Amino acid sequence: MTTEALLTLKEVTKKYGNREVLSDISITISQGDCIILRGSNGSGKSTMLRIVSGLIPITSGQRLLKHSNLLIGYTPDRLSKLRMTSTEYLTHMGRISDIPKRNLKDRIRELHEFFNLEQSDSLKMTHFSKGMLQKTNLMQAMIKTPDVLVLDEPFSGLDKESTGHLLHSLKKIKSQGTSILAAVHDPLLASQLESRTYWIRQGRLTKEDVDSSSDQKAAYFELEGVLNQDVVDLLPNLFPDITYKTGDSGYMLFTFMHKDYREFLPEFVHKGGEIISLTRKELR
Ligand SMILES: Nc1ncnc2c1ncn2[C@@H]1O[C@H](COP(=O)(O)OP(=O)(O)OP(=O)(O)O)[C@@H](O)[C@H]1O
Repeated sequence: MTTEALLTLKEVTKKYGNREVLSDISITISQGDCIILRGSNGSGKSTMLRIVSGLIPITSGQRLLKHSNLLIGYTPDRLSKLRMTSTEYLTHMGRISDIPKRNLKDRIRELHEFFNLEQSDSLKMTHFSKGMLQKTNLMQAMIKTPDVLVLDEPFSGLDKESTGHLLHSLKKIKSQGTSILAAVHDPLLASQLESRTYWIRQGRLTKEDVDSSSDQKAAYFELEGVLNQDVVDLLPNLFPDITYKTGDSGYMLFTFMHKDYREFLPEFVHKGGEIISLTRKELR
């Protein structure tokens, strides 16, 4: 292991019963890394994140830490809406982590400030929005400043504004030196975190080849148009990196990276799609 490597999985295999979900997984997370994990539903992303976090045992292979005190913060894909305020919840989590009472109060205030979340004495998590809940989810993972922050679909279900806030927070966390490992479905969000991407397919982990041209890496496209729903339903299989939703104008809005446009555009037209507008955008 190099000096800066924080955590390494070496030839890790995970079985649930007789079923092998992960095979021969090797990866190193180093200081300052931001690693995105992708893969279809049920491919094993959550399993790998839980293994990295030390929450479930591996079947074979090795999980090596730089030192035994390495702090790993884990955020599950969602947090339950509990009948308590975020402060009460974090106080509870902090006590479990043995943080002295005085320091804990300061840390909880600091975290609310960091995530720009009002520290209310009365608003219970049952009344939180998805964005507020996700911020609380992150706060619990950061109650002690982690060396590695592990995130399971942190943007899932968030609206555009909350996504922007969270992205900003994650960039800040990263700039402060915490390494990040996250399962992120949306390639556009992933690329904004200036990360490297790994895919899990058939239980195996592969690193995504990235075109080193920064011009291409920084570009993405938004296509407003009309496309038959039967074809839309096929898109995740044909173009797993393309996301779509109904845009403000009522048309479908497809977002795709530069690498997909040469194949996606002819396919879109060929399958009867009608383009209303096409805009090239820059990530930064
Ligand atoms: N505790 C468990 N016991 C048995 N099988 C499990 C367990 N946890 C997960 N699995 C199975 O392992 C496979 C991988 O699940 P995992 O949740 O890791 O996938 P994922 O990539 O995170 O999926 P998704 O994107 O849908 O959340 C799935 O087939 C799942 O049913």
